[in-house]
Amino acid sequence: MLTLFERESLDLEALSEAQTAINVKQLSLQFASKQVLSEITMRIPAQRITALVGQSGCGKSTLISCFNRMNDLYSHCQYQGQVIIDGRDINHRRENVAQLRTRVGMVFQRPNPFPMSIFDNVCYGLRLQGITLRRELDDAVEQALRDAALWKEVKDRLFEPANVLSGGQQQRLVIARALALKPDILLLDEPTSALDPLTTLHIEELMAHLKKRCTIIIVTHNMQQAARVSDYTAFLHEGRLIEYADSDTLFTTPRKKQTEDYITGRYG
Ligand SMILES: Nc1ncnc2c1ncn2[C@@H]1O[C@H](COP(=O)(O)OP(=O)(O)OP(=O)(O)O)[C@@H](O)[C@H]1O
Repeated sequence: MLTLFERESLDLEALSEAQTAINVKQLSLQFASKQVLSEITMRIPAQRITALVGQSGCGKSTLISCFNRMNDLYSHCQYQGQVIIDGRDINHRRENVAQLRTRVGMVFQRPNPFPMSIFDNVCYGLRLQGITLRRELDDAVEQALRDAALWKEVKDRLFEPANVLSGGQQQRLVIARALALKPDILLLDEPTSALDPLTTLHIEELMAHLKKRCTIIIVTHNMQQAARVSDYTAFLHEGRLIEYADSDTLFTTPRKKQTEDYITGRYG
């Protein structure tokens, strides 16, 4: 277990471009007249796990949704500032948002398999990309299910409906669906909050393996989980980034009183 979650700390203030997966600059966001994010500036390291923590309603889900422009779905949403991925500001009006979302995958709190077979769920995005060769799809489905640590459990029933799977299996299926597109970045919005402790551990171990290949950003209310699995943690309060540091430091010697109060459960 210890080696699985082993950490190698980078200096967040001095990350090079190559070490940075997402460079957030002065990002602010409003839903209609409600200010939800205010001037967030942070560099999210590549191939690491970064946790976002903070009280309910502080803007965690809204912030990760800025990383694949999911907030565009709301016409009353407006944002300012930059989110730079691969050297480009994804907020630029000419950004190809469909392509962006294949590079930046997202998994939500409640597993949301599509009403179709396990196989069709995993290759859904690939088919949208125009991949139709059966052999290619077979290989990609097997690989994604192996990567999501689900292959052994489902290999003999790939054509059964996805909703026969347990909650934890469905969540790994949804992760497999995202992984089939080989994303560079995976956004996980409270991925284990609906799961039992053993299944949660399964998903946490999976994250530790996946970070060798992609950058992971996880929203969680579970401080033990953030401390256990993430390399870096950002604490938000009322849409502002209060403290951002490597997780060992943030959870043992936070610099701000507000952070300390939150992580020790004095509020929130
Ligand atoms: N589509 C929307 N339209 C209007 N307001 C929204 C929308 N989405 C979120 N909000 C508001 O933005 C604020 C931040 O919400 P967000 O879901 O990002 O918080 P959160 O920190 O993820 O909360 P939780 O931990 O409860 O999931 C809240 O006040 C919420 O009501």
